[in-house]
Amino acid sequence: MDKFFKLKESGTTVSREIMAGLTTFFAMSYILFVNPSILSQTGMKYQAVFLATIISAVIGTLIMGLFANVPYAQAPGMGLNAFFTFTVVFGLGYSWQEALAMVFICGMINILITVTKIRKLIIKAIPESLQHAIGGGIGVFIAYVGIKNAGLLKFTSDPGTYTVLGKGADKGKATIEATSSAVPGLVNFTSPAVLVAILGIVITAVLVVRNVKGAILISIVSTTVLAIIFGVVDLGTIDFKANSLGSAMNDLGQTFGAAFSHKGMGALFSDSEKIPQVLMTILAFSLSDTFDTIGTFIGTGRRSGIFSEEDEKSLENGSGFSSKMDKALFADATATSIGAIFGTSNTTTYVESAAGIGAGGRTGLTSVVTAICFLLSSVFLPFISIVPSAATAPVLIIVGVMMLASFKEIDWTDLEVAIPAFFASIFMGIAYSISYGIAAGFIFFTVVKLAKGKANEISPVIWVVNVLFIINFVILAMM
Ligand SMILES: Nc1nc2[nH]cnc2c(=O)[nH]1
Repeated sequence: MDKFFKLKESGTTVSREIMAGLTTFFAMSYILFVNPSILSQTGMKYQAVFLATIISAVIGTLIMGLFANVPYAQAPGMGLNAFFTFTVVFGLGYSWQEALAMVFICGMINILITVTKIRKLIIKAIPESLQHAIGGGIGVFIAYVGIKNAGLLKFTSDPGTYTVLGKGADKGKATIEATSSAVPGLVNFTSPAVLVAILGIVITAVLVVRNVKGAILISIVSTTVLAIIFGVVDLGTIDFKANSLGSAMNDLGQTFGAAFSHKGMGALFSDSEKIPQVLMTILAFSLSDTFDTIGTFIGTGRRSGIFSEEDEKSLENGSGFSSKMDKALFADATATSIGAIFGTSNTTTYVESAAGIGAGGRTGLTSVVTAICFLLSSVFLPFISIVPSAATAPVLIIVGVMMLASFKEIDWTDLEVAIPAFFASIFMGIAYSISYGIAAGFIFFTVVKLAKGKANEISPVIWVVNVLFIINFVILAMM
């Protein structure tokens, strides 16, 4: 084991890796419930998406651990599952089978741009200050996810400034998209779940400040115990029958391979008038997926030393899979198409992996542990559902804070640096999108360089990415 995962060389131990793997799993286990509830609104069966989510997470995370030997976990991403449901299916009117076919193609494009080194080229073209900004920005993003999951925020929307998306408005179950006048605010601390989350933040902060070994996992477990004591989690409602594996397997027949059916790939390219829009939608999927992954690796890998300087050099100069980053990018690229075959939107490297990395995870053994947990969750789902978001949200907030350290590398007094850095970091969190944060960072990098008469500092790759993102924004606005 030590030899295979290079534990000693990476300065870690089996027990630390196991703790880290469990931590990452608990930090991202919410996706097991949230992904099916979002995608099933399109007509896909809940249990089918549930199994597809587990299968794609297990396969993607195992490839990451066994092939790339890095402590990252994969699962269907939260940004693109919403894009799949609310934009592609509800907004543009594609069937979920067609949307799955687009996700499959996006996965193949991911593999293509990875093996042809285009993704490496993009990473190399990102200026250093923007790389640090993206790193800190991922911290803002993950802390914001934590703050939202902890229930600390409410959003108030004025009458008439929202759109009802999806079905179930009559049952009060529709998704509401509020426009810019939705104002965020702090909730009143009346809900027991919020109070437990706040206690969880205090526990996590105390444990990490005191350098307690296993702080993050201890925090999740102790906050879960508090949640049970405060009645946030009701052990009496654990339903062992409702989540049986047998019925889920049956339902998987609905989504497995649907991307290639006549309702999927067949329908997608049957109408030649629709093809430009289909291609643009695939581009939107691909841009988001690619930059999300790049941001996650840069943001979490640099500071923790998972991708060392040597590794980066070999990424720049080596060929084939000579560096860890090469292998990790490939592992990420393969998972999306696999997920689409089983029935889920884009599978991506999770920013929550930072929680396990924060707990000391340094090698692929962490990922293997996370993958095993995902596998077991198909049987033990009722037990996993005991851990409430009030117990995992504090971890995301504190890990986000840890990641802000990258900001110290940025010269915030120099506006030429600070303006693009702001968009690639703070704006990334506020817009709740890693890839659009990076897009805005690139665009404003170009604006300030042009304004300073330094067009020669803008690489051709940045120009191409700018143009693709602008086309993407314009087309999405017109759709
Ligand atoms: N990187 C990343 N992490 C996530 N965690 C939850 N959703 C996402 C996502 O879309 N991207």
